[in-house]
Amino acid sequence: MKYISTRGRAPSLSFADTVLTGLASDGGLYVPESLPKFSVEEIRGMAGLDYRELAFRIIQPFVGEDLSDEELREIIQRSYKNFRHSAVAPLVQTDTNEWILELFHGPTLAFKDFALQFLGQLFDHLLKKRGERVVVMGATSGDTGSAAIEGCRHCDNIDIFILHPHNRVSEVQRRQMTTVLSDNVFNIALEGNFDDCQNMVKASFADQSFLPDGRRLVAVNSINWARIMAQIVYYFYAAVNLGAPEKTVNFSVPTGNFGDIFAGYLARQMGLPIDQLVIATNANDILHRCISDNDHSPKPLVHSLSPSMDIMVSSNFERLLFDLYDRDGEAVAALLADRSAPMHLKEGALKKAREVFSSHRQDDLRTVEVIREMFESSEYLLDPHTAIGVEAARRQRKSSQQPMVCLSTAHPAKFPEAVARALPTQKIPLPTHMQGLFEREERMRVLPNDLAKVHEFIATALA
Ligand SMILES: Cc1ncc(COP(=O)(O)O)c(C=O)c1O
Ligand SMILES: N[C@@H](CCOP(=O)(O)O)C(=O)O
Repeated sequence: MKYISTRGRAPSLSFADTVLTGLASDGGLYVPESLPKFSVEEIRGMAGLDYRELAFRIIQPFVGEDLSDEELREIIQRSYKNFRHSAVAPLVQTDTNEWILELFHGPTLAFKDFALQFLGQLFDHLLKKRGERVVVMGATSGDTGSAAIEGCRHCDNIDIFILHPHNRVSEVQRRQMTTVLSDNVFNIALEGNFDDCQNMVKASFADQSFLPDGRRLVAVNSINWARIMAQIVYYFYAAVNLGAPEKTVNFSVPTGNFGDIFAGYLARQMGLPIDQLVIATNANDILHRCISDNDHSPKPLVHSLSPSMDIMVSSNFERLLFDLYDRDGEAVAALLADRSAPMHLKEGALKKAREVFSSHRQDDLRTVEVIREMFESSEYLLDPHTAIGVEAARRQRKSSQQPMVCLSTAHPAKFPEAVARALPTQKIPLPTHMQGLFEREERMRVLPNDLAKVHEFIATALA
């Protein structure tokens, strides 16, 4: 399997080289040259499979010859062994044909663990084989950071630097990152927002001269193809457990960097019967405006009760654009030449997007109400991101006959501030492995929003 850039000018790469690269050299993102497709019969054969076996079937065709089947199975086994639920991704019914897919049973309580536990194991395997030590650099609005640190901290061949927006993540999220005191883990609290962190990471990939000789950057954000690939699995898992391929299943996805919902789009392209994918956004609504009004113009980022989705420049939208523009890299490059400028999709592209995507924007006030209403009606406690997805599903669903799956992207214990606004007396204890989080020592460096200062910090830490 070969991987090509969404901007059409970078060399194509093997799976392993794609995983150990960040952005393509032309600034684009890597995607598979062609997607594996599963027949109705093959999808029928997925019913009842254990999550890990299903993961093997979905991921194997993307890997090509870079891993033997045995190596891949082992990586998958290790990736999901620390999940606290035997189903790995359990489904909970909350209404007629409405389901929550709980993606927060991994070590850091967010859906990011699905891909980042896998990526950590994959890095470890590939780097040991090559005898190479790399520098991982990532940006986080709160969840990717801790999941990446958890996935990479035991890797001998990695130093990891995570940038988060200073004072813009929840206290639990910050502590999950900053209380990991391993020698190869470095947390930077940037005086800026998530987009500043992400821009800095992308700029660093473009010019890596600040690194010591022989070291290179590797990405843990969803610009890394393997992140998206691992997330395709749970769409298949949920759908076959709800009757696919005989039944069509729909999904509502709280969206920021467009990685998670893009994995759902790919599952559909690979043969899964999905009719509707609902993009659920908070007040940072560029994706909602794009789908509903063809208005993809950046606005200043606002701080919301769902901080992990406080994102305006949505990286993976580029991968969708590549498809919507018939895989024409030059057209994508022209469209994204200036990401601070308003963008309007050509009519055919917008029409194609609307065939599958619908969208909803939700403000904090309603998010708090949804958390309260759901708890009062079903005694089910939603985190603020999932609450946006649930409301989006209810407002946008086209068919009440087809199952609608709302992806629950984080555990409510990560966002006690938001939950307290909805349910002031409700206690949400942290799972046992996180007890004592508030008493642990923290280590992080606060840095100005200045690329040179960040590079200086990284170079000194590596020296
Ligand atoms: C809890 C939570 N929900 C939803 C999202 C949005 O996911 P994506 O960026 O893949 O669209 C994120 C982070 O990105 C998140 O951390
Ligand atoms: N919400 C994310 C933002 C980074 O997104 P990614 O999927 O590209 O890593 C976070 O929690 O950090």
